[in-house]
Amino acid sequence: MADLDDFTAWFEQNNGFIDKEYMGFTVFSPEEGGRGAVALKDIPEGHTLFTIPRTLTLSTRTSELPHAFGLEAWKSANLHQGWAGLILCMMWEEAKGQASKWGPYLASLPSRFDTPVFWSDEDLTLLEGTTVVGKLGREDAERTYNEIIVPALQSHPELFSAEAAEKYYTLTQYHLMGSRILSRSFDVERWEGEGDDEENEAANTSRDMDVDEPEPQGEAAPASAEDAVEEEEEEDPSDVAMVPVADLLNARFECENAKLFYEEKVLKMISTKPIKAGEQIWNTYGDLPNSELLRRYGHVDLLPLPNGKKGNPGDVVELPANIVAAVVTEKLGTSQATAEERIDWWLEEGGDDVYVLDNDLEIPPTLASFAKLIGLSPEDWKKAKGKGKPPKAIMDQSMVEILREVLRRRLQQYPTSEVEDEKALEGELPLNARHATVVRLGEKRILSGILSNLKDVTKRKRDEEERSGQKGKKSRK
Ligand SMILES: C[S@@+](CC[C@H](N)C(=O)[O-])C[C@H]1O[C@@H](n2cnc3c(N)ncnc32)[C@H](O)[C@@H]1O
Repeated sequence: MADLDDFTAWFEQNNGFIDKEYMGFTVFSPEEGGRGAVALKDIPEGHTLFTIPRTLTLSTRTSELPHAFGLEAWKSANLHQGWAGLILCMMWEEAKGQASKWGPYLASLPSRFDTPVFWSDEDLTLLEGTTVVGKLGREDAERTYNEIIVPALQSHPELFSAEAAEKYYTLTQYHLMGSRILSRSFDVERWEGEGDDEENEAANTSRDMDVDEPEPQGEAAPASAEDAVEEEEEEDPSDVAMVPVADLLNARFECENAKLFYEEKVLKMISTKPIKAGEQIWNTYGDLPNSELLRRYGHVDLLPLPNGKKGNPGDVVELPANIVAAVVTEKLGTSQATAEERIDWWLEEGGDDVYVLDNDLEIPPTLASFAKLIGLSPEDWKKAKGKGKPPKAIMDQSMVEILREVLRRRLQQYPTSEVEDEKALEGELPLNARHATVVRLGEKRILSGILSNLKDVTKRKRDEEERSGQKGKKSRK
């Protein structure tokens, strides 16, 4: 790992600690994450693998740029919001080269990504039907670059020279730094009691890998994906930090065997399970679905599933409420105006406009409830409104028919079928096409799995009815 030698030497010279007796860095196959960490001997649970001084993390708190720029000016330039400030810090540090405190670290970071934000328009069509394309944020990033970064560069020529601008402060570099943050940053909260001074208030959000404060025994339960989502909403932008060495760990669905914990002065990567010599040391990225893994990290998880196929058990598919409303209005003849009035009420009451279906293959009760609401008779609609409560849905034949049509329509949003995707994956495919096909297929399997469960419900009901009909006949004899 010659390319990491300079970096790890720098890390150790700056008071970072790596337990080289127990772990080393290596290059795994691309499917296993490429560069990553490996156990050199059996590692017991609770073992500290490496320690990072907080001062070695790179954030808007630790870079000198916000001070050099002027903290008031930093805020007025809106660099304290979003990722713009951290991206500018990373560009500035990289422009300083080896004169930067983080020079060898920045030089070790990847300069190309397989994430869809860098895909051609042609490749992006392969993700049609998935929600990845709508979440890329390319235009938002471009707007932030033009409206925040460019004026900031122009306002401080003494910090950002014209020659450096062409190489280090371009839109391409902005996207690159954004992708580095998205795929490698940690959420490093201040230590309780740390000053809440002005420079601590600069920056934005990421939320990728978790940092936990050790429980008294030095262990903590891994944060769940739901925790991650909740925390994301409350995240302090200046907590977003690049954490050298910790960001060399790969992750795979439910394989986590090490996790980052924080202390007052240092962050510690600690094994959360025994790890056998030769095994990969895995962190967690929150056991995300493949759509999110691809969008944020540029890879997908493919694990053996109980049905003998391969996929990501954490996959999900998003179902927009407008498909449900369209099917109900068509099937039950509800007018457009009526449907719109009820949708507005539903949203005002805090109902969802997108339903997330997962590998449990269950219809979320709120989805059925929403379908029922759109199809209510005027009297029942009045009652529901009066009570301030959406109706409870019963899985009767009409509801099953509606839901089946909803799922069929959602499936039609993908340009290819499940069978075609499965076939395509048996052959050779370029990387982006392979990744897109895996994402599409995972989503379609959820939709078709729920569809066939609904068929079962209908069949079971019919069988039951037939059986009770026959019983009735027998008893009349
Ligand atoms: C936090 S970094 C981990 C270190 C990274 N392998 C490196 O070489 O710097 C995250 C990146 O590692 C890769 N990666 C992590 N886990 C992976 C996995 N299970 N399969 C494939 N690639 C993975 C992806 O490229 C991802 O963007």
